[in-house]
Amino acid sequence: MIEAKNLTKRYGAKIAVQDLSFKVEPGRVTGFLGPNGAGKSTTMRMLLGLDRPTGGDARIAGRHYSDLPAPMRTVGALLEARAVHTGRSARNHLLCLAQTQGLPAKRVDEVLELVGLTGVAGRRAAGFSLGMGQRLGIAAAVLGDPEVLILDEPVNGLDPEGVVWIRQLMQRFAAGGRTVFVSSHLMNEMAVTADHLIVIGRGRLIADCSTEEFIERSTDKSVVVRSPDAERLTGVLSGEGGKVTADGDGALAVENLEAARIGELAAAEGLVLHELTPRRGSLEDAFMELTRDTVEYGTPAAGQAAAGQPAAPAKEETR
Ligand SMILES: Nc1ncnc2c1ncn2[C@@H]1O[C@H](COP(=O)(O)OP(=O)(O)OP(=O)(O)O)[C@@H](O)[C@H]1O
Repeated sequence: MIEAKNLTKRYGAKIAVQDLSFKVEPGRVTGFLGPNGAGKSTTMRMLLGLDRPTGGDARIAGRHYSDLPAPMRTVGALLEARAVHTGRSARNHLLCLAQTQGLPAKRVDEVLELVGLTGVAGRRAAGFSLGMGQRLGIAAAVLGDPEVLILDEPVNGLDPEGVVWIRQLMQRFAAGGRTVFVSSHLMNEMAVTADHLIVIGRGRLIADCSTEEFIERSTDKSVVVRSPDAERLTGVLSGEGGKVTADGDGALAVENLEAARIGELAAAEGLVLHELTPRRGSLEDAFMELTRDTVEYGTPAAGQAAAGQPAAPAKEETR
């Protein structure tokens, strides 16, 4: 439904997007990830005909955005958190948009209800909080009941209830066979929202795979084991090919053996286990690992964290 082919964008000497090719398939939520300045917004803007590619091609539903007969019915978009600078009420703002596309006024009331703004529909949109503005932006995006949703940082400014709401909205859209392409810096949120990921760094493709595979590929898997007889257990597990290291506080971290196998081996030897916990890396770990060399605007602390050393927890970007 969305296709980028050798997409390239230069701003003078700066190459924002370089020879980028990917497809975003319907029926799943596809996350679009990359460090600051990686080229995500530029790519989305080119898909939506707001920036002209220097080279390559960007298509939605097989056409360039400008060739879509009824753009709002095909693709809904929310680009970057931005207040709506209008003296109009939320309802009138949406009514104007609806009129330009020949959509019925009834649809405006439906989307106001959907985004939870019915109660403030008569208030001036310019006075809305960031979160309310985001909801209004999402209302505009879904106004035409589009087949494709393109959302740039949609959870910015939303409170926890709003974050869950937008997640469920995207997942409902995808489950109905539509295409959802969403950028975010909130890794925990992406990990539970996106089925598939497209990851870029310095304008180039780094990964195009399922979220599962992305994490598996770039993080170590281990099992935390506790036993009152850790020494004997270490011998047994090492003998079966496990790589056993002390994990602090008397626990063992075991690599190369699945939790079930560890349990079976312990049982066969009559060894008591107090804990058997599979542990795998997070999407954030995988992202840091894979994009480490492409971070343009990094800090020393973030660099250390990426290299697996302790650092102050990085603040997740909310622009
Ligand atoms: N209009 C412009 N003129 C010059 N350079 C630009 C322009 N727009 C973007 N860039 C540059 O292109 C690169 C990609 O920017 P872009 O905003 O697409 O990245 P991003 O991945 O969306 O970043 P972020 O995560 O910070 O939003 C950056 O280095 C940026 O400074």
